[in-house]
Amino acid sequence: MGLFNSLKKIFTGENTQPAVVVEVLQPRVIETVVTPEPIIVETLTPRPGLAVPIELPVRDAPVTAATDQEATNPSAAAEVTEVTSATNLATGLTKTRKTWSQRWNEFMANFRSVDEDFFEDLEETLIKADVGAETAFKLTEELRQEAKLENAKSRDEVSRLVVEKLVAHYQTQGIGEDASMHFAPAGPTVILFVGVNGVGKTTTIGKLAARYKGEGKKVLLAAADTFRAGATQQLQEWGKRDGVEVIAGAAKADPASVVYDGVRAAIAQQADILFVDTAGRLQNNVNLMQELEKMKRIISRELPNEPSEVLLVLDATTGQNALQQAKLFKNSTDVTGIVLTKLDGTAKGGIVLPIRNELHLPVKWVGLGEQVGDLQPFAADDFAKSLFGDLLEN
Ligand SMILES: Nc1nc2c(ncn2[C@@H]2O[C@H](COP(=O)(O)OP(=O)(O)OP(=O)(O)O)[C@@H](O)[C@H]2O)c(=O)[nH]1
Repeated sequence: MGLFNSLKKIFTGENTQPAVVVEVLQPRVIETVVTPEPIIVETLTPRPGLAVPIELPVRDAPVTAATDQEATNPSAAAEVTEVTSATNLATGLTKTRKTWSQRWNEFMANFRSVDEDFFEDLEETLIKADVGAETAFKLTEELRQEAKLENAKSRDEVSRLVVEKLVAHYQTQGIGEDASMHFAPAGPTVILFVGVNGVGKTTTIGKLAARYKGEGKKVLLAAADTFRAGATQQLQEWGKRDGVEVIAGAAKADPASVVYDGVRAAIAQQADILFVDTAGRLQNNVNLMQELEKMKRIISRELPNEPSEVLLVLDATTGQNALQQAKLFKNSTDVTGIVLTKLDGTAKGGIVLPIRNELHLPVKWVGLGEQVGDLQPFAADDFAKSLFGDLLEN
């Protein structure tokens, strides 16, 4: 609140905040006998738990930039809800696929014979392709046995064997894990998004809100990242674009209070889904992890019988680092699924395998770009085909 508004509220008696009287202490060296008047300072502490409507200027739209028309005409922005120009998996995975092919062709160009050197080099190539050390070791071991069994000796035979094995691993690992989203038959389902800074939590919420709204569900968003200046505004912009309401708190309000307001609003409005955007947090920050637990307690207290999800958002461009984050988050909170973002901007798409193979966490969604339609439900079979398409054709 600006100084002018603060003074105006004091003079017009609108101020509902309690006033604090601050006594100004005088240093001893001052010899004047004039006793200073006490200064009345308005307390600016926000009341936690109070959801306040926030009027936001439209600026710096994070993803599909709003046009001038949208900025002045909210209904024009709402029309953009329609999920258009979706990047498909094959296009989104272009970089990963090309890098895989290139590495594989380079590797096979040096092929001499199926011996121990070959398997050692293969293991190294797989590690470089982000399948994870544990998985690379396991795959190589299996291939050693299969090459023997099938008596594969020529370059083509071995290449086919390895590629088929890789495809099978990408297709089958994770079976038995539940990659679907769980919704309450009646009443709201709360979906909490967690992850480190900048991984794409807000963007994913914006994309999912549009998708589910398009399917006829009533969606609400809660801006529980009250920590980063601009985070609420970013979600508000998505809310405007998607035509869904955003429940927000005052700056620095307790995030749990925003979650509470969001859940109450979702119940009152008979919403189907409440997406909760949380502040970027490191899994080893004890305070922030406790804050997360508090949010979860509120959700299960207010909606004890409804399913809720905690989706961990990981940035695929960070490769092995993303895997590390997932391990640590999994140890400190109940993650129900993974959203792997920015697959379009990386050659590290192979990371899907160790996430499922070593962590046994289902990848539920993959982010393939910044546009509203650039999000796909993860399907192992399609993923494997998109990833190894070039190699399968050879
Ligand atoms: N290329 C690409 N960019 C993405 C994708 N998802 C998100 N981004 C971009 O990544 C940047 C960060 O996204 P945000 O949604 O703000 O990330 P966040 O996790 O909410 O960030 P914090 O609020 O700081 O924790 C933005 O520029 C997004 O447009 C994706 O799938 N592909």
